[in-house]
Amino acid sequence: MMTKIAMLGLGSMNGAILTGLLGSGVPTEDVVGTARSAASAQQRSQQYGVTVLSEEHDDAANTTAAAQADVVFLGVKPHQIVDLCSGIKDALQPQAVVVSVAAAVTVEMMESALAPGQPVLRAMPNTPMSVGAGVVGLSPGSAVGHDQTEMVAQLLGAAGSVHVLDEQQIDALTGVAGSGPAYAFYLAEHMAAAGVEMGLDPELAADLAAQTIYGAGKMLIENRGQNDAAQLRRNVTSPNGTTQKAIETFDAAGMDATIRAGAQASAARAAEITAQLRG
Ligand SMILES: NC(=O)c1ccc[n+]([C@@H]2O[C@H](COP(=O)([O-])OP(=O)(O)OC[C@H]3O[C@@H](n4cnc5c(N)ncnc54)[C@H](OP(=O)(O)O)[C@@H]3O)[C@@H](O)[C@H]2O)c1
Ligand code: PRO
Repeated sequence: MMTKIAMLGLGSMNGAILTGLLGSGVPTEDVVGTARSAASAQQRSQQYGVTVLSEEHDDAANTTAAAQADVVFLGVKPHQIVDLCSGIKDALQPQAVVVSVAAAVTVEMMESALAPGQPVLRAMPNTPMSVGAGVVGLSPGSAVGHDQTEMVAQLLGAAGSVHVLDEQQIDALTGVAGSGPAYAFYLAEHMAAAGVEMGLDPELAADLAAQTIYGAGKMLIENRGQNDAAQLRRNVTSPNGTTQKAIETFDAAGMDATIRAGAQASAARAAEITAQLRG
């Protein structure tokens, strides 16, 4: 039996997951999405080739999509998740697994808004799911079965590496991996800008930055268990050569501590939003 999937809120993150799922062979007929505006629903439907219902068009869009599904991904903003859970509560099949991808929204917040016993997973994915190279943390709720967690892990595993972990660790995973692609894109932006400042054509500079970060990422993956990031960096750094000058410049500016502080600030912001949502 094919798994029927609902994606409530088909924006950047659920869209990235959907791209990964479709790329791994999930049939378009098995997915129904929702969006708030009719225009967005139409655009997303054309983009992905799946049915997308809009709330603007039909108040029952989310309940209609949720009622048919074995797995329901919630991809709206954190402050909307609990209301969305309350709205779909009575429409869900009792064994449907509700998977929220929202930062900061706890399992307990979702379980309180859903029927007792509804299986829940709190996920923290990242957008490279769209190219089959994502990361996703999964924290099981109190009523989700091991087989159900495995089923969702397998579904998502086709688009990235899945890590089942205690909910206490999910903000840390957010700081490293959920927000992490933005750090790499930020690096790419400024590597390319430096190239342009040194006289390179902007398109060439962007290509050089993208391919360099892609290649470095591929090396990190292919060297796992043999050479770690620090060793791979040393391998590029000839004594008294060009790279040494660049790394010394980064160190002098405190970039190592800045990167750690940035990732920690992301995690701290998730905890802060959780506290705000608790009121
Ligand atoms: N972006 C990331 O890298 C990332 C990574 C990990 C987790 N997340 C989490 O993913 C969630 C969504 O973030 P995003 O970046 O994907 O935001 P987004 O691009 O703004 O997507 C939100 C989507 O929700 C839709 N929506 C709003 N209200 C709705 C409703 N009542 N019913 C159905 N759909 C509704 C919006 O529709 P319209 O298009 O019509 O407005 C939009 O398609 C957040 O909770 C965030 O914490 C994001
Ligand atoms: N994007 C979401 C945010 O910035 C959650 C992790 C990545 O809040």
